[in-house]
Amino acid sequence: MKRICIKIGSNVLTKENGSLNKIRIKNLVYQIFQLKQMGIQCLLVSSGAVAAGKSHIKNPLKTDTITSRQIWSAMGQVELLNIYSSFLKEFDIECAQVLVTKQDFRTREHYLNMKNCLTSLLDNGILPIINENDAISVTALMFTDNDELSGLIASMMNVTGLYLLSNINGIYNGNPTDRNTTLLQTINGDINRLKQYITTQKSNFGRGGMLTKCTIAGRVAKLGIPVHIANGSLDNILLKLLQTPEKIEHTEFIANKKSSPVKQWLSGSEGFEKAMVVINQGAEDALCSDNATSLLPIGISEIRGSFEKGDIIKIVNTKGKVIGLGKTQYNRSKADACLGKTGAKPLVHYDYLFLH
Ligand SMILES: Nc1ncnc2c1ncn2[C@@H]1O[C@H](COP(=O)(O)OP(=O)(O)O)[C@@H](O)[C@H]1O
Ligand SMILES: N[C@@H](CCC(=O)OP(=O)(O)O)C(=O)O
Repeated sequence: MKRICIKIGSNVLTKENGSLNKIRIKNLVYQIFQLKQMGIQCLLVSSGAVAAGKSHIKNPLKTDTITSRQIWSAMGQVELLNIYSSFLKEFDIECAQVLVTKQDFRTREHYLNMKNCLTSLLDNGILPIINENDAISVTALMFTDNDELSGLIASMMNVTGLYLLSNINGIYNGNPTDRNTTLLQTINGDINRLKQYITTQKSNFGRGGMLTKCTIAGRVAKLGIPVHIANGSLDNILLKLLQTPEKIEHTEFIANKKSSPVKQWLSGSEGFEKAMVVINQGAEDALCSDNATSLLPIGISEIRGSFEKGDIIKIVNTKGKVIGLGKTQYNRSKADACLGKTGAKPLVHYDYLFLH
């Protein structure tokens, strides 16, 4: 069965003044109904709560910016879900609200609980509508934006495709407002070259911008899930993307071979690492080669921070570049004892290693 994750940006769902665009939402709901008829399971990651709340109460009293955002999201989320729910009912589709924070992806146990909830909703034919719990998620451990959240959901739920709907057709090879720029139709592999094209310009209510979209799309495609960035304000865009993608102007990130569930979980663990290990050039070459290589103590030149067996560590090279994340097979004191020695058990086994 096909299962897809659809992420819809604030600007697709709102009018200029931030109020929710009911006509657009109705069309998106109609498309989800059609996809369901085609036997495609959908998970929806929807932005729009903050913009919707803000359109009702511009300047909340006695508040700073963080508190204002809390008020807007808490209010706007109710309206957002009411609108989705009433349109979905017209097609006999039940929906459920799932609000998450980045912390929910921290431990594997919690991660599996979340996965179980979403799987059970899908099994019962219920559409999960997911958003960040902006009302309580205000500190450093927020998602960069809902693109990051949708990438984590896509890999957790093992979807066959991730669809990022924004207010633009895809990624352009320059400033999209310049006449001479053209749309990049496919991205295969290295996303670093894309950075030169992307400006910091964002849509009206957008949070992360195109750069995070790109980083997330590249990471998800690397895990084996194709990612499509397309214009959600075009009628029936999802249906067209699923039926005749080659005829639709959009950007596709071509997927690599599928990664294991553990590697998929690790890919979303950035920020949760307990410690950092610096590896030498030989280890970097070995890890980044096409061979499946584990991280051996002989290749580690320095350990920063303490960790226990099973903790996540960040792996960096001598220049500080992040090479990947891994789950350790033993604790810091054992690692110290093996540092620089040959024949020791790998600190991170290849199966528990996610490389950038
Ligand atoms: N090279 C580029 N190609 C396409 N869009 C770009 C590029 N550089 C910057 N952008 C901006 O990224 C915006 C989309 O990102 P964002 O505002 O985060 O959307 P969303 O709200 O859908 O998540 C576009 O509206 C565009 O202004
Ligand atoms: N969680 C926020 C959306 C944050 C966000 O990532 O917005 P966007 O860049 O428009 O997808 C909300 O519901 O307003």
